[in-house]
Amino acid sequence: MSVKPLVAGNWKMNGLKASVAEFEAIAAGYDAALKAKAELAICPPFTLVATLAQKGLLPVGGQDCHAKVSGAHTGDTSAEMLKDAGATYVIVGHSERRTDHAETDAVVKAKTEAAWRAGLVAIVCVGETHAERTGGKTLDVVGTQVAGSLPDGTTAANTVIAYEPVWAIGTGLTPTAADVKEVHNFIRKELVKRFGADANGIRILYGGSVKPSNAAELMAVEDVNGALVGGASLKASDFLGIAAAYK
Ligand SMILES: O=C(CO)COP(=O)(O)O
Repeated sequence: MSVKPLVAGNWKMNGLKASVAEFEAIAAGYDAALKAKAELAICPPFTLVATLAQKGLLPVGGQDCHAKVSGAHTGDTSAEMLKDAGATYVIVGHSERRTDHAETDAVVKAKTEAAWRAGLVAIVCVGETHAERTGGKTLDVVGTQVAGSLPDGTTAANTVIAYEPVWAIGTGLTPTAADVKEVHNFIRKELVKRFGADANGIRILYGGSVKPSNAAELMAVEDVNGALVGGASLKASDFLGIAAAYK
């Protein structure tokens, strides 16, 4: 099954009005040759979602959403609000939210359902900590997260998985290609077991210290269908340098 890869930028809590120019520079580099091979998307902070989406240049996503449609939840943003602002995607279950906001798999699952309800594609993040990796628990942890975070009805059209080892995020460290392959193959098997052969079409992104210098090697790994990029998505030249792995 041929799967069009997705290279998504997660700007995290970075980006002011001045960053619109960076987004436009990314879009300018998203030429026909690249478009034919891969999809690019940017997930800016909430404050920029509508501004970037209105440009109509690239798909835009949120970085989190509340599970409910609306209500008394000060500071939160619903999937419906993101959709209304023009978003296509929403990241859910990023490790920075699982850790900083104590988000459990059940919460991530409810947010994934909220994304679908609003007509958004959920980018569901999973990944082990350093202690879990050195303790030999990586596949157990990732398997539990995949099982608990994905609702019944997960398809290639409504969901993207992002494997992001927590210890590789923002550290400059990456797993070996063999380690990435082991986890991505494992996730693929779990998806097919639960959702059937169509799950071969679900994109499984790798995230964690992806840079122009390591993108080609990581993107060539079996069952790696793109990247979720943090720091290197803030500069158009770096982000396009990563996407060039698909040119
Ligand atoms: O967390 C990430 C993307 O969601 C990865 O961040 P870095 O690319 O900065 O390591």
